[in-house]
Amino acid sequence: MRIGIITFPGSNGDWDCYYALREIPGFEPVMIWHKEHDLHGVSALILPGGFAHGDYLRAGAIARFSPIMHEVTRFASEGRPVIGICNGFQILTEAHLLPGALIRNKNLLFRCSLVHVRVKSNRSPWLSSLREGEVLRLAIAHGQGNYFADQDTLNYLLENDMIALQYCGPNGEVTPEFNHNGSVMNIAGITNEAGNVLGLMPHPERSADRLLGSADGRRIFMSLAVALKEVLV
Ligand SMILES: NC(=O)CC[C@H](N)C(=O)O
Repeated sequence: MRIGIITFPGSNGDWDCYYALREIPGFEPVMIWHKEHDLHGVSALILPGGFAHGDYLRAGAIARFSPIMHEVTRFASEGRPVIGICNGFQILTEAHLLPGALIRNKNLLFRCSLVHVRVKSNRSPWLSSLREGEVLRLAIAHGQGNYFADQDTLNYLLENDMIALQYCGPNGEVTPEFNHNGSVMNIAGITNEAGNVLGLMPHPERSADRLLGSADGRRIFMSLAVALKEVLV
């Protein structure tokens, strides 16, 4: 099964995704340049992390106009799985495929560490093998990961079970102490209303091997593998 990884000018997580996906049984990663219009028959799409166009104007603000975004939008509207990791999440919000915005971290520091996140909703195919309430340990590395949504948007997220992941402590405590960037409600990841599009600031591909300090990220890619097989049989 082909999984597409889109490279923008300034992506730096694309090859990390490639190596993580190669370890998932049945997955064949396919690199796609942002100027292409062909998705090469992939079953799912990854918008990886990095600094597309140097984060100029705002992270993701230029990348949302890349030619491939026409195809990403169509693919997402067909209900097919799309994940935006870190800069990919920023691009998906700028493209309005996900609500809200990612602004400068509250303390203005670039945050780079292993953190805990709690699964609040597992509705997405990317999280469907995880239990709600489960705690994962994943890497973060960002300066603009402060998720902001106004009260109406927050209500919309809550009413439709679109909050996927929240920063938490090792025992799943969702408290201000473990909010690494100032995100509303400790939000680390959200889905669209249908659940097929997931955006998250942590990097599953950089936490997909015990040598990296955690293999929990691999479970996100394995969830997708299981979900896609269920669709195919
Ligand atoms: N690793 C990433 O994708 C994060 C970079 C991102 N553009 C930022 O907020 O700093």
